[in-house]
Amino acid sequence: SPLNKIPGPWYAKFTSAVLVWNAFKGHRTSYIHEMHKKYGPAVRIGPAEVAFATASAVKEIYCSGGSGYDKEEFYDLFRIYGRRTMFTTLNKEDHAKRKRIIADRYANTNIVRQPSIDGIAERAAKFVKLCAGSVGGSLDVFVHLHSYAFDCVTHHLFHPYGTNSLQSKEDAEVMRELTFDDSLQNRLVEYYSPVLHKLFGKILYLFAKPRETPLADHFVLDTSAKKDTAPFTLLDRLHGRTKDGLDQLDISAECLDHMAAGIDTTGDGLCFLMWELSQPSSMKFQKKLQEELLKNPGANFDRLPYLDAVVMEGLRCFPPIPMSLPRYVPQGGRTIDGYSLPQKTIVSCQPLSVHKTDKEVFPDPDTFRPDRWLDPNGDAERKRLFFAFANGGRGCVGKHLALAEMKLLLQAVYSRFTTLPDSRMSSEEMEMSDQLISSRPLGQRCLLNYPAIMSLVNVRRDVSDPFYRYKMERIQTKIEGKGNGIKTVVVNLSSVAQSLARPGSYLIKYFGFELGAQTNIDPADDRWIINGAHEAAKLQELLDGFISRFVLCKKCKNPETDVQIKDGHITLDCKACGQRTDVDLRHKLSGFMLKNVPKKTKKDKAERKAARKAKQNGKGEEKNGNGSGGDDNSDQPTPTNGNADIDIASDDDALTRKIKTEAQGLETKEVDDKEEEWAVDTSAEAVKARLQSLPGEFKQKLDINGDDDDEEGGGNSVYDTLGSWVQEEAKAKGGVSKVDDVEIYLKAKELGIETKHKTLSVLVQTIFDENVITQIPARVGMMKNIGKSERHEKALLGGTERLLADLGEEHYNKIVKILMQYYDNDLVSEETVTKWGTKASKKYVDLATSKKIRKAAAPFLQWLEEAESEEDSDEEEEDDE
Ligand code: HEM
Repeated sequence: SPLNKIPGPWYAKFTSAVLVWNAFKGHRTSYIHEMHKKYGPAVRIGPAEVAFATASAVKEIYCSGGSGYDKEEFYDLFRIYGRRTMFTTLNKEDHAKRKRIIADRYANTNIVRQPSIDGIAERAAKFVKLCAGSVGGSLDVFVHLHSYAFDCVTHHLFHPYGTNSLQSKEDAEVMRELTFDDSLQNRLVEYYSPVLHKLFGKILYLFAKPRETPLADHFVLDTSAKKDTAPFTLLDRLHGRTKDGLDQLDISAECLDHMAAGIDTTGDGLCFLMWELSQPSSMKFQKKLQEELLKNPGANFDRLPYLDAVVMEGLRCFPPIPMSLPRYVPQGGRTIDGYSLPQKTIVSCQPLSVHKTDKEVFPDPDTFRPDRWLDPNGDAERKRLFFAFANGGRGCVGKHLALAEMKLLLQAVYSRFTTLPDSRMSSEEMEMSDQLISSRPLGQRCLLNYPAIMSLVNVRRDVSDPFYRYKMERIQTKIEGKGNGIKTVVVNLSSVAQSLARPGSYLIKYFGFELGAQTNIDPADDRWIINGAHEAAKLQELLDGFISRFVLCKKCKNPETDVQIKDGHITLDCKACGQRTDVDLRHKLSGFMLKNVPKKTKKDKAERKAARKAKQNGKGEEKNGNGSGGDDNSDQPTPTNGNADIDIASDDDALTRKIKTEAQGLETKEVDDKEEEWAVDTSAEAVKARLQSLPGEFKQKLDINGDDDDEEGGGNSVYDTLGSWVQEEAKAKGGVSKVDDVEIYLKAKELGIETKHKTLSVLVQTIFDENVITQIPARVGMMKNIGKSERHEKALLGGTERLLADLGEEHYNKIVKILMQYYDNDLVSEETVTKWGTKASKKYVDLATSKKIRKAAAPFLQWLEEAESEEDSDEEEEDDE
């Protein structure tokens, strides 16, 4: 036989017995892989069967002529209701006919379309809920990831009739029936000896169960008869193509096949990957993934390079279909990797071996190392050897769906949790156990712990803005002890307290009072304890109450407040708006706080800023007859006394009003506020005209800046691209305010300029228009995310000059309010803005315009200067005391 030239164990020339024996034991894949290790990338595994593990063999067997060689009868085992589906068709022609009907439902464009992708995201959110509920204990992700995959695939096949097995026991039963199926041996007998199977099927039943899935059959037969599923579903397409000769049974069979194909593959793939990520040796990768996710909250799952690398490496190391995909050498025979093979030889490649044999492409192949996918060198070779979804015309049609499911789930989980293996798990349980085509963990369970929930949450959880700047760690707890001695350790209380700028003792006491439980208040070892068992989710809820009572400013709801305790009163001193508001003394914690006043430390810069604002505010309020304000109802808008001046400026805070009043006293005739003009010209033509004039403007100005911007890299064209993109989006969406922050940020990221100072300069000119003053607050979070340095501040101010120059001289007076907002929101520091104010420059606009804008800014700059010197003298007095 020409096969004699192919390396392999001696017995393979005569018998397949060893191969079959290993298949029965669920070790076929690892057996063949061992053979590859021993004999190389081409190995004879039976008298007429050869396995390969090279890219060239993959290309020949699976891609030649489009869809490669014909499938072998092994696939008969997957026939459903006596029908052949796309997967089980053996020859090219039948396959192509079916694929033409189906393929477009699995195209990426269909998967990422809203109703389809939303369904997946919804299910990922449900999975996360289960993780959150299991904090302090463990979650069997083997089961729940299969439920997730089941619910996702049925959503894609049948929406709105998809399953909800993550929450419904009844649906979960259907998943279990398929996932815990144990029919491997029975089906192997059917494959290797159909006659024996026919004759002794009943006796065999006693030793090896056949595949019986009545619940799944019932569900699919019922559901696939529905004619009103969503347009993106597979079922909708199949019903629309009955003219191609599909009857109801064909439709049901195709649906059941895809359902089965979509559960174990994605479920097991995710399960092996999460297990690996949870190992101590992989913690660094998990951390890196978390960092990427936390840095890019809400990012499109397809634009996260590290997430992509993690998924690729997961599928490389643990391909859910790891075993050989058998094909027949076509008529006339073929030559593969230099070996000539007669027709009808069974040839195959198995993903596991294709991924782990070539050490040049995948050095250290058995090691999980996602970073290898980030190296541009060898990228093409790695992709050529990536075989998890097979290749060619008969490769996985569900690939985009599977990747979307995997990425969305990992994104949802690892932006919230750290996962660790549960101590009850042994590594043997996670060994690969072959099923008929896929492979699952031997123990059929995978317990993971979620003790360290790393993700940050918004301090105000009612704010969903991903760029909200005030974040804290989610509360983590650990239950210890038993019976009467059971207690809850709040693992990260110090960190949370620090984020809220409150002593840890306040938080733990608050929990104690709310739960009626004993606590410790000054643990030397940072072990903050509450007696009894309390779930982290419950404490998180209680924490919301603490934040609202003892942290948030009652007026502006900003959490940057200081606690002032004096004469039996507790006030919150807001650094953001300057308001002082009283804390409710009736809460027990107030009593505790009065008795435990922390020692006073010297004011930091932020405090000084707040104090300055508070002082100015106080004066302003007095003048307006508003009193001190700040009782519990003061989160309502502060009522005005009807003064016409104030009414006009009703969108101002007290400080701005004060500056404006003072500004009127200065020589600022030409910068008179004309309130009505602050909301001028929103007409479509005006906006359009302005927008259209901008790209050239960027170019011209950015060219001037060539000198100090060289190191920014990327060239000016990328900034133009960003500017033009914002304009186009604004045009398409009917206004620049409709262009979402996250989208803008992602676009900048895509262009590689999301942290560059020039980006700020371009954005100011595109995301703002005549309504800049009202537009700033909504964009603060995103602008801050881009970066904070003197260069960023200067670019922001420069961009603003250009914006005003572009708007026209009548808009220059807006600079006072603009600067006030930048300053209030820490977008510019007093040093930078003062420096900016003292020297006109022709860097961004011509010198005359630059001077005029600075002149218009004079009231703000003067206020800053005066307030600074007042503040200094106050500090001195305080220190003297
Ligand atoms: C990580 C998840 C997945 C992996 C690794 C995977 C892998 C594969 C592989 C290796 C094949 C080729 C099998 C062979 O030639 O014998 C295949 C085929 C197929 N897969 Fe997937 N799959 C995954 C998810 C899915 C999903 C979610 C669906 C559908 C909902 C799906 C539907 C199919 C179908 C219908 C075929 C047959 C394609 C054909 O013959 O043209 N797969 N898959």
